[in-house]
Amino acid sequence: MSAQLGGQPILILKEGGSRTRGRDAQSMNIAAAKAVAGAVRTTLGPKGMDKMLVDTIGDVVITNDGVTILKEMDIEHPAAKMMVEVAKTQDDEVGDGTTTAVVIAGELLKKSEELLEQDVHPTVITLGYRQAAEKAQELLQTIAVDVKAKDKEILAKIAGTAMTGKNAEASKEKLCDLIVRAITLVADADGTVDTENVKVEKRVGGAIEDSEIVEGMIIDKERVHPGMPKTVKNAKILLLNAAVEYKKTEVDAEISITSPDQLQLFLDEEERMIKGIVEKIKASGANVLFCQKGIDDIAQHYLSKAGILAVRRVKKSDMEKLARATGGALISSIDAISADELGVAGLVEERKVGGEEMIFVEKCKNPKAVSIIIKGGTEHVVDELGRALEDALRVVGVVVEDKKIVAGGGAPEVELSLRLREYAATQGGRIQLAIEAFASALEVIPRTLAENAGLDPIDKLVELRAAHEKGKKTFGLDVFEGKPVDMLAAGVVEPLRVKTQAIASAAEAAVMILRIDDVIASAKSAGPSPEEMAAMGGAGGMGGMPGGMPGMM
Ligand SMILES: Nc1ncnc2c1ncn2[C@@H]1O[C@H](COP(=O)(O)OP(=O)(O)O)[C@@H](O)[C@H]1O
Ligand SMILES: [Mg+2]
Repeated sequence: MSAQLGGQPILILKEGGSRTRGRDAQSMNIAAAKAVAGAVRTTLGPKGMDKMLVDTIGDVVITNDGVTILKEMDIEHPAAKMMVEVAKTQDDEVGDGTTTAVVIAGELLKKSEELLEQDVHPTVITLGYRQAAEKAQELLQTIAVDVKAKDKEILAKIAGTAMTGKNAEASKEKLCDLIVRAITLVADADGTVDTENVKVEKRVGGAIEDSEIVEGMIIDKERVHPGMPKTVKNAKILLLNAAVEYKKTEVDAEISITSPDQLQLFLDEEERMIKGIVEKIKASGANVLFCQKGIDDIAQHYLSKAGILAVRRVKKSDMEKLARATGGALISSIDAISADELGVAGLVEERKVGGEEMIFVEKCKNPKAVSIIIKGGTEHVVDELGRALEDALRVVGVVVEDKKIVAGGGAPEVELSLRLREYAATQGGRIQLAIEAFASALEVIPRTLAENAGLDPIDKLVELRAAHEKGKKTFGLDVFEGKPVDMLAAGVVEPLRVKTQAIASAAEAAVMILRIDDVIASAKSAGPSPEEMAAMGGAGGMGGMPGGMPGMM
């Protein structure tokens, strides 16, 4: 790239760099983003297909989950990476709707291409898209249905919708019940839900039906000493974040021992001290000890003699959950051990699950952290089930927090599309075209649901539109019967937040990509990260064409 000054070219980029401008840059970015949307499109909905992803060392992931697919694909193109970010944001904020968000973003860009061809300036398009996105948020609030946080029936339906098409059909009812029980238990008094407090343990072996909830925690560890009890009823649990071992001197001191008597004295002192610690633990009334640090041999011996079930090197996150499950406090020094900081559980037991010893802390009173063990025939099944379960836990948590839902099956998208067209008509000029484009882009969801179910997308869209024009706001596509039905009545429901977030981030990504009219790539770099691109106000990137990315899956 060079400029001219008095016939003398001035080079401003290092040799080997490249630059693409104007329409070329736009088409390139749009093509890349569309390729990403195309890659996940066929997985949308209950009849969506799965992807088999094979990484460089041959590991296989089989999934239907948008964000997992995009994370596993090694995407290089900077505009394509921005689409991956859309999926990640959706996953972080709501935990579901990742495919929806990416597919909408792709369609917004596809529609913008048509406008660009008609010489509508990108600035007008982005302005129209922003305005439409804002209006869509407003409209969504009016479409939303209020529910009660304790309405278990609705919560189970939310979980069920999130799990359709994810290989969990056979045991869906059972799993939905586990999910709803887990979330209602861990919900805080102020109505917030942190799904981190539901620990999901996966085990290969058995059937999905054998999955269970433990009202308490499962810790993937075993007792430190075989002489300890395997079962403790009415457990009083000490959660200790300090090592149960002889305290080594802080300074680098050398202890010189000159006679066997002195050595014996030294060892006796060590033993006496550890015995003291164990006595202190016993005196507190604790009969179970979870230690975040180590427990040395001598301590193990004395703890076992005292009949205490002890586990060492428990993960910090598990310690925190144990505290929430048992109502105990995390104690950070031996001196601070006291009876009233102990947690309680009806039963603590070491049991074998799928050939591995695990510690079950169960029958907790009002546990604020719980565990779900999911089982399945093979690792792939268990992994995909785990992802479906995580999604479902998140959406149920979101509904407990927000208490607002919408119908599924494309119902809100059709309704929004209709209302946005009406809104566009009230806006004059070319911006109207952009708002209309936004409106029809949203219809990609019902269209894709139809397509993936082997139905005629145009016919189905026409039927859906007709229903909505008659005021049937909650009518979506029943992909099994192939006709519009009231999704609310059919129990296909999603959290409102899935839609507000999907539309907001899809619009944002589309606008960001549309604003780029200059892609300057330096010679070596693989292009800036999407974050850097955002910081730069949208410029930057590398010249790889979308054909080079795995968009043709
Ligand atoms: N039983 C059903 N009938 C029709 N549509 C459904 C049904 N269950 C889920 N859907 C729709 O499928 C879409 C979600 O598909 P999914 O593959 O889970 O993608 P995402 O990653 O966007 O959640 C939503 O539009 C949802 O309403
Ligand atoms: Mg989903």
